[in-house]
This record gives sequence, structure tokens and C-alpha cells, in this order.
Amino acid sequence: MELRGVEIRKGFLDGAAQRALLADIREVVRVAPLVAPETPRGRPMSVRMSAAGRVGWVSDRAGYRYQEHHPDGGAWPEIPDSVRAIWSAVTGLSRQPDCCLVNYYGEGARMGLHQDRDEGDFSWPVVSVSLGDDGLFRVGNVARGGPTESVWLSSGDVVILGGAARLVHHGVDRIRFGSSRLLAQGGRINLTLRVVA
Ligand SMILES: O=C(O)CCC(=O)C(=O)O
Ligand SMILES: [Fe+2]
Repeated sequence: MELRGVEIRKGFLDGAAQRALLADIREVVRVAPLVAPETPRGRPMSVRMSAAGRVGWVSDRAGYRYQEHHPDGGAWPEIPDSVRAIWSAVTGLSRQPDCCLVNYYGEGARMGLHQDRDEGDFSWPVVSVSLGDDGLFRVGNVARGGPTESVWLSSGDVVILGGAARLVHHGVDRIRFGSSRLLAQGGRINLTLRVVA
């Protein structure tokens, strides 16, 4: 389906593929633990984050940026092959992403409307993969304000922000905690794959 120019592939990953991907992400967060970032204004984010790849996206009092090491100082783990395969399948690109951001939404977590604009070249798409609990994904416009529409994303769904929709505002209003049994402890994982520069 399509929502305001954003391509949404419902059910892209079957249960077995979701479990295999989850196992790979567990390994990523074992090496690079989830952290609760602060916004540049010092407000705590409700989503916890980690990353894999050449660079990871971080936020703290110094601002939003991509950096080559975890806030603890270590290198980010490599992007798992299972993740790279999803990127290749949905984009058809031979260029691989530089960053796989890992977002974990526990009970009550959300992400406000924003644009993904910390990358150097907006001609590359952003691919997002949902695992675990359902999340209410809101899509607006490239410009601030105006109408928005929402869709529930479920485990295994893949979203592509590309072309004219690469810079649309988007966010996650809430999750349905406990709606999926993929994660024993509940919650939602979202992976976002990006070419950074
Ligand atoms: O969790 C989602 O579905 C979206 C995540 C997102 O927009 C981001 O990480 O920039
Ligand atoms: Fe985003």
C-alpha cells in the first residue's frame, strides 16, 4: 500500500524471517547496548537506541549527528546480512546502507513528527523495518504542518521513504504494548537503514 507517497509493504517478512532478524539484532545490541538518548535540549527520548554499520546516529546535548563510535566509545557492529538483504530486496540498489539504526519502543514510548535529514544526499531512500508490537505510524508532508494520515505498522512490515516522499514528516504516536509475541518482554523494534554520505 501507499500512504502520502510512502510505500508500505505489509507482511514483507514472514514469522521465520522475523525471528532470524531478531536474533541478529539481539547480537547487535549485545555488542552495542541500547541507550536512552537526550535531545539537544536535554529532554530524555522515550525510545532507546543503538546502531550497526560504519556510523550510528546519536543525540545528546551536543546535538544530533552520525558518529563512528557508540556513546560508550566502542565501534558499531557490522550491519547483519539479514538486514542488508532486506535493503537490497526492497531498493534494488547495489550501494549498501551506512547505518542501521535500532530503535526500541518500550511501553509508552513514542517518536514525535520529524524529518530524516541528517544524511548528506536525500536521493537515497530510507528503509524501515518493524518487529514486535504494533506501532501507529503517522505521515505528514515535506513542509511543516498540514494534514497527516496514520497506519498501524505490524511486525514484518517494511516502509520506504523515497523519491518525493524522502523528506516527509513522520513519527510514531504510540505502540500497542503486548500486541505481538515476537519479543518475550514486549515492545517494538524498528530498524532504519540509511546511506549517510
Ligand atoms: O519507528 C519507526 O517506525 C520510525 C523511526 C524513525 O522515524 C526514525 O528512526 O527516524
Ligand atoms: Fe524518521
